[in-house]
Amino acid sequence: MSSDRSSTQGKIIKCKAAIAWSAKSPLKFEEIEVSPPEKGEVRIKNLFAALCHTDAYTLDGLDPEGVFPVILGHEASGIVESVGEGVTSIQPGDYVIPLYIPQCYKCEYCLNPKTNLCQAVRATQGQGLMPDKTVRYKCQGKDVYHFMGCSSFSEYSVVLEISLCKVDKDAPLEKVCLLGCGVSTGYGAVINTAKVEKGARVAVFGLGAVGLAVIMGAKQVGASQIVAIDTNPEKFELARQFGATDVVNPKELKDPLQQYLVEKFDAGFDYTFECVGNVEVMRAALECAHKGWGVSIIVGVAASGQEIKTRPFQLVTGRTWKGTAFGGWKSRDSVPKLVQETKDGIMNLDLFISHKMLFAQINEAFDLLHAGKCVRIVLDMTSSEK
Ligand SMILES: NC(=O)C1=CN([C@@H]2O[C@H](COP(=O)(O)OP(=O)(O)OC[C@H]3O[C@@H](n4cnc5c(N)ncnc54)[C@H](O)[C@@H]3O)[C@@H](O)[C@H]2O)C=CC1
Ligand SMILES: N[C@@H](CCC(=O)N[C@@H](CSC=O)C(=O)NCC(=O)O)C(=O)O
Ligand SMILES: [Zn+2]
Ligand SMILES: [Zn+2]
Repeated sequence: MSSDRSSTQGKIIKCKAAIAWSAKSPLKFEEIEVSPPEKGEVRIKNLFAALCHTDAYTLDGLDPEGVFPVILGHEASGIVESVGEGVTSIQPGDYVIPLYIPQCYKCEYCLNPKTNLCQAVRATQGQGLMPDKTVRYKCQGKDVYHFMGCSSFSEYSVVLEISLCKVDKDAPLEKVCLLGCGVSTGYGAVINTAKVEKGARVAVFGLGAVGLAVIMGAKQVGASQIVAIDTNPEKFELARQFGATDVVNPKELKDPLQQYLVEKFDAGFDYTFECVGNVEVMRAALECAHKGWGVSIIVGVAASGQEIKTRPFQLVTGRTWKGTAFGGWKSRDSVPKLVQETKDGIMNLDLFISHKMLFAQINEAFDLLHAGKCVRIVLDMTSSEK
């Protein structure tokens, strides 16, 4: 790393990135130019990156904030190549995980223990820009937008210091990349957002990495029943391995899903989690929460224009509707602790990794995700060097 560092610091790096030129078209593997990091910024070499459903959702043109051309990806691990002016907490050679929700420790949100939604750079990040309203990527002479402050589907990316978590040198980078989004989100939804207690009865809708991480968390805190719901029965075996006690395929039911669940499972659940991104499923999840005290957490991200609805009576009669982003974790404080839980064997990230592929295979990886044939696919981002 040292020769790499001295030869590239302060210079433009030319490297490979997967560019989404427009919505709904395959990514193109292109040579891009990555500018050196400016004040408060860090340039990282991405080593591993996984696909999250939110990348597919954005590529499919479903995100109201989606801008193109863009470099997607936000679940990664890497090594710091160089740092910009004023960066003090991170240095070249450090191992890092990019964080799509930063933690600046200064904004009103960071100072409030009730939220993890640091707003320091939210406006420009949502526009695909750095805080100075410019970008650090160029391809064929054109500006390319950042994504969720991470843009991990590139050999190198520029990320803010406040959007990076430094991890121990002995951390398994090929696994802990998953802590950048899906696993942390589902796990945190249980621990931080719902605060599920021992003995609680739980329903989980959607058995991708996010839903499976909800099951993992629910099992860990001692939930007495965990009902796993998915329209793809191929997901059930893994859900059981994580701790699901029952599985339900809505496609096999005659009655509406919520009616079936309330009748079959003792008038409904203490906690329900929507991990699909479908507003009809969100309604079902709310309506099968137990009368009087049931809490339903929206984790899934619904498409532009979609809205949730239910009869207000559902809330009048004691159900609570909540949501979570990144599982409520204050990112830079929490991700190192989740890395430690991985090293201590409390969390088994291997179970979430269904495929290991090369960066160049990224379009095949998106095809598998769209076909529901994977949980998490981890890309080796250095594969084009080999
Ligand atoms: N709030 C947050 O901070 C985060 C939200 N997300 C969102 O969470 C959701 C899940 O993400 P992943 O696990 O990566 O997705 P995934 O695509 O791996 O899994 C989704 C699962 O939902 C199932 N499904 C689809 N339609 C269904 C239906 N009608 N009923 C029941 N199951 C159904 C699929 O078969 C699949 O198993 C996505 O909407 C994603 O955008 C992801 C990460 C963080
Ligand atoms: N940009 C979208 C919504 C996208 C969204 O909700 N993102 C989640 C994380 S999904 C990760 O895989 C999130 O944390 N949202 C909080 C935020 O501040 O973006 C839209 O405009 O609807
Ligand atoms: Zn994600
Ligand atoms: Zn902040």
